[in-house]
Amino acid sequence: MLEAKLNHGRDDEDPAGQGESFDGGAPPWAAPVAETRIDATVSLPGSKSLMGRELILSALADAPGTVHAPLHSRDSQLMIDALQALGTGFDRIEAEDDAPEVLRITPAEELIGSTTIACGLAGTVMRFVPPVAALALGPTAFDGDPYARKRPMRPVLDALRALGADISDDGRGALPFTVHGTGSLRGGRVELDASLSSQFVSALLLSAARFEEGVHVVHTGDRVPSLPHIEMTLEALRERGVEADSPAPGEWRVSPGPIRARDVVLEPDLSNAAPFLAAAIAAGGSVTVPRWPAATTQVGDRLRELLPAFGATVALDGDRLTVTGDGAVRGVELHVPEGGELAPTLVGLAAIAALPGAGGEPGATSRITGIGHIRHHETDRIAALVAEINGLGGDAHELEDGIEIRPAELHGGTWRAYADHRMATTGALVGLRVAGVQVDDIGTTAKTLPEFPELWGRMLGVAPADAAQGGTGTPSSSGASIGTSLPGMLTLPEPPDGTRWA
Ligand SMILES: O=C(O)C1=C[C@@H](OP(=O)(O)O)[C@@H](O)[C@H](O)C1
Ligand SMILES: C=C(OP(=O)(O)O)C(=O)O
Repeated sequence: MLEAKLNHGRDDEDPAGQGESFDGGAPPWAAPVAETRIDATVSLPGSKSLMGRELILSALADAPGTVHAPLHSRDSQLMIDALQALGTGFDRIEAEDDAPEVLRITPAEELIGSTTIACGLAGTVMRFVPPVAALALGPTAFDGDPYARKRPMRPVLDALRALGADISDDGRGALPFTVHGTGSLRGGRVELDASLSSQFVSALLLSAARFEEGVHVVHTGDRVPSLPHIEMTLEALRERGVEADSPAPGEWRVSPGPIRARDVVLEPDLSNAAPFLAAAIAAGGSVTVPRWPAATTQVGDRLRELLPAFGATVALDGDRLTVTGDGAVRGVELHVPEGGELAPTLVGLAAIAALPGAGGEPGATSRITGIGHIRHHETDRIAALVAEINGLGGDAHELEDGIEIRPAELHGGTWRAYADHRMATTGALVGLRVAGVQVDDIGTTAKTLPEFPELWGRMLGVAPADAAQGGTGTPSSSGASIGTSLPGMLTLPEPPDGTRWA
């Protein structure tokens, strides 16, 4: 039932030795309440999705390349470890003066398997790396966190087999499995159903320039979620001189050919900007995110159209995006199949809009739909969001492809993160307006943003030491400027258990 569907993140079994709980037994994190308006600038580290793509493409490129201001997070480290295990070289070039850190990636002369890859809970690692392993010589065994074994893989595995790969698994269409690489892959036309995840498509496209015949992917299902992420993949390929396009809706093609080496400056993670920008709406006040790209394939850019629905004002001034709220939070009707990654934040805002008085009496009803696929993310996010909102006294309901939140007062209590970074940040968001919210595992934000507790605390004017432990609920100042002046160069906290930074 509900409990069985969710990721409790603390299974005794730990096949990949990664561990899922990041709190190391730490006490729950007391989410700070916003008692004054927020006025903060928050500098965010690099995009998880862009980092993953650039690492894969750099590993498959025709010469060494670099990533400037690389992301330091669990998912990016798992990707580096995976590609390193297959023979890719990684060197960190120490930053001089104010220059951002640089990661140099040297492609292997020949990719070699005969290794084991730990995917953690990273969808991008478990989906994007198997095609690379098919190009390596020798067997590569994949496994991940206990809950990772429940995330769907079958469409990728079956498609790779149809393209010529030899893969052994236990028949469940999930981790663990072994890719028996031969050093090359035929490629060609393949049908797959990507209705559970766009990552199935991106996985094939990313390596396809190195397949003998490239790839032509034809989607057979009725919908594809997270389309901007597929566009991100095509664009990343084109930036490296690869012919990549979508000849018809639900079809994507990559021609065989060299993948050019590049020097890439990583954009900040706009999906991770979501809870911070939403905080300005929840608490009232303004939050500015610098280095907002003028043009991007990141779905987080859609926040500029989505957040005004809650009553916010959004202004892009040069490369600074500012969201301003007046403390009133309106209910919404949003259909966001492209933005599953943003959905937990949107649902958190909707839970605040439902509070009597938040946008007016008696609180507003909201429906957020088109997000059925987020049941297959780090946990069943629909079930988890409903369970945690209702656990605080809310009136949230699962829809087949979304969530409805009806008016209800919320009280304090434990907000479970289910080893899901976006569940943890949504708990923090709700806690801005609901006293006594305790997030059980804030450390799980290390998946993509280990600095989250520190940045959140500083946004609220809570001293960093308090922020790491949870706030006191008493913001001490406004006008905070958060992050260093160097994008992606924040001081990292101690790595959580089972994680190491390169
Ligand atoms: O390609 C990517 O980098 C991603 C694609 C999306 O996956 P789904 O299509 O499974 O939603 C997104 O939610 C995930 O966080 C990252
Ligand atoms: C769905 C997500 O992650 P993953 O890449 O593990 O699928 C996410 O970051 O919201």
